[in-house]
Amino acid sequence: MSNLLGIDIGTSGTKALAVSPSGKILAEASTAYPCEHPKPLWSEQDPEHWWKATQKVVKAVVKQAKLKPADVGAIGLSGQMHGSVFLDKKNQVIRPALLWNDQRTAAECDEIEERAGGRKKLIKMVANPALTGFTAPKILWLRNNEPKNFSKVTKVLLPKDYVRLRLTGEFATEVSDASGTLLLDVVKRKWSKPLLGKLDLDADLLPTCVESEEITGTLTEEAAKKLGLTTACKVVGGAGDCAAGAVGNGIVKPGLLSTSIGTSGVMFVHSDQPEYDPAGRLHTFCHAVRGKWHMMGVTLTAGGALSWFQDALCQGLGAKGKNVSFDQLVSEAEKTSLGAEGLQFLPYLAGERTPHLDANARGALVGLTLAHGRGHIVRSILEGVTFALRDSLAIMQDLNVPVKEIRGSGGGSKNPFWRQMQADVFGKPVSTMTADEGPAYGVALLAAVGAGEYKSIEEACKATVKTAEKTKTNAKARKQYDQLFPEFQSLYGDLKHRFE
Ligand SMILES: Nc1ncnc2c1ncn2[C@@H]1O[C@H](COP(=O)(O)OP(=O)(O)O)[C@@H](O)[C@H]1O
Ligand SMILES: O=C(CO)[C@@H](O)[C@H](O)COP(=O)(O)O
Repeated sequence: MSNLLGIDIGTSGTKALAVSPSGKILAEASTAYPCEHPKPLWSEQDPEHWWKATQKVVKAVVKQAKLKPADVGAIGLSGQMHGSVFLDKKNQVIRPALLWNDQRTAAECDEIEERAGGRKKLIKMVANPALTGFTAPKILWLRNNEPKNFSKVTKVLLPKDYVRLRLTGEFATEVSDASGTLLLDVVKRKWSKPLLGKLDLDADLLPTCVESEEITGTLTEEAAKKLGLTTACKVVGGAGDCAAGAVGNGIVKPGLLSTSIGTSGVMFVHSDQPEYDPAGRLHTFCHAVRGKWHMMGVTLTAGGALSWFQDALCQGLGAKGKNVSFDQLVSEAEKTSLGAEGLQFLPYLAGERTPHLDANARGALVGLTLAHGRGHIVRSILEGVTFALRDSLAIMQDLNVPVKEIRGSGGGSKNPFWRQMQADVFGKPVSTMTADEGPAYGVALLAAVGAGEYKSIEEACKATVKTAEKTKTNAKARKQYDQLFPEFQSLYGDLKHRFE
């Protein structure tokens, strides 16, 4: 019986969990790092931050849980999806990684569709349209804009897979994260040679692609020494943070939907077969469950909008010169009335994927009066973000995707007021699960399956994922939000010409 570690390389920081074979959380630790925006629409991070953070949080959880080096049998890796780590032949990072919310690649998305022979043919090859956040357009951007850097590239890795390289010395990824590169044949669960050919990209640029619970290697001597573990410790494929969070929330069968409010916001449903939104607004990706898929809608700036407000406008205004805390901001919002007295917020601060697929979309605060204070603004942010997630739910409902239960996760679901708002806006109860660090917990479960503790991911979830709390819908609030939702939906159309 071996203990497991789950590590999530998030956008705002890295989190680790130490988990017992029966799924009990023994210790947790996290550490933050910055995200750079050197130009409007750009979003970058130095991969070294992720590796340093990984070492720090792993050492912290091993110490907290009082584990001996040999007590940790396997590690699962999760991370922000789509980011591009460009490596040279000595495995050195060539330039900061372009992240999932970077919007510089509109021209390359057009180039991909053209080279693929049109959007329909592209979707046939990789199940998704070209979106600015995905990895393939980032590779083309480097080739078009930084040819000197591009000439040095020998491998392109996703964020968690760069950490895997530092842990194991292996170049590997797995199907859920690989789906978000736009280079995976999502139906066949292997790299799309036809698309790589059309884009004139060498298949050797990409790592080996496995299923999520497969073992990709063991710790190198150097990594084992740095982390205080042994070289027998296995590292499994893991999953992109969305699929990992879904596993952590037990979203491994039809009818279950998870809503996650982290920096981004995600509505995620399991599917037994690859299912498509003909308009391409939802992504169709491989699930971390072998032979299964999922659809998801993504709001690029969800919790990120509240975080932006806190950083940009509440800096140093809290106790002892700190920023005002999220809890304080939300408690001010709670004192205002539903609808924020006519104040509306569009959360498209970094462009938007679902439903608009528009890198030019922008944030907006509409309807300000002298009567509005900070609480109203925060309330309009929370309502705008929750409506943006309802847009994804509405598409799923239009496509007749069964939604029997909604499970909430991410930083935004920690707050009871925001959870209640979700239950009211979605018109369905929202449950939270016992492990509140979704993605890290999900990949710890994948590690448990890889280490042989459970026969399948479904079995691991059944044994370990339990409901902590269920927030019921308030009928009166639901009715009021139902009336406001069409107004939110029309706001983007009203302002679109200004964004362009
Ligand atoms: N106590 C809280 N109340 C309301 N929102 C919160 C709270 N704590 C965190 N959040 C929201 O959650 C976001 C961070 O979520 P998290 O899942 O940790 O992010 P990520 O995985 O993207 O790094 C913050 O940007 C904030 O909007
Ligand atoms: O782009 C996506 C999914 O397609 C994002 O969900 C990223 O994977 C980042 O996640 P967080 O840091 O917000 O958890």
